[in-house]
Amino acid sequence: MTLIQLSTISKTIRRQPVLRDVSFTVEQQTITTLEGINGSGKTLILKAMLGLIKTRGRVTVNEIPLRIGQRYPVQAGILIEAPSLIEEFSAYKNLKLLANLMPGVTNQDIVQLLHQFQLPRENGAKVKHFSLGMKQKLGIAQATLGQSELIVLDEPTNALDTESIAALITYLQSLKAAGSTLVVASHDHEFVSAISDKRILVEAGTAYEI
Ligand SMILES: Nc1ncnc2c1ncn2[C@@H]1O[C@H](COP(=O)(O)OP(=O)(O)OP(=O)(O)O)[C@@H](O)[C@H]1O
Repeated sequence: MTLIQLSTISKTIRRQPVLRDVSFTVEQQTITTLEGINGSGKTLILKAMLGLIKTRGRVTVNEIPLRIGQRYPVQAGILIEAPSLIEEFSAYKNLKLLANLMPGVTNQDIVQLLHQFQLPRENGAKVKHFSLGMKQKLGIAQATLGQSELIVLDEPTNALDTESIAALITYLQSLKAAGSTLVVASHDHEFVSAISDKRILVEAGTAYEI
């Protein structure tokens, strides 16, 4: 079953075409990847898919046409660009803040996520003392907290070491097995090969399935 359909999505910024007739579908309970070099248009496609930017063309989610400013049709966990973290809080407190907005997410869920990403436990260090990789892991943890129906990750392997990338691959596959649909943008070819059910190559604003 199709969760998201993009049909002929185009966008021009300052007279430069940045997206050109992008069309593809995201099927439920699969991992779709967007692969491409810096500046190819991956992030803009993710934003278009989430109704965060205005484009020409049409996006539907569960067959509902997306309109900017309206409630997104499904619950989505998102990491796009830098994670939004409160530097003065611990990893636990950052996740707790988000959990307070999500019905059904327990303290145990937070503790499990901290364990999954090998982040400091409840009374651990403040985020301002974290390494870049630790901040990235906390950003991914925020996006996967509550195992949303849709999980969108932009360059999740940024700043992660090889071991952490291997753990992330297993974790993303377990989220899919538990029912989530994932869309992941990355320029990391090996990572993309390991997780993809559907691969979309993004080149200068165009997208091809490979
Ligand atoms: N607000 C903006 N103003 C001007 N140009 C923009 C803006 N946002 C994106 N672009 C341009 O659109 C193109 C695609 O950008 P996008 O961020 O989608 O690339 P990307 O594939 O995600 O790159 P990266 O791997 O570096 O994150 C780039 O050429 C970028 O310069």
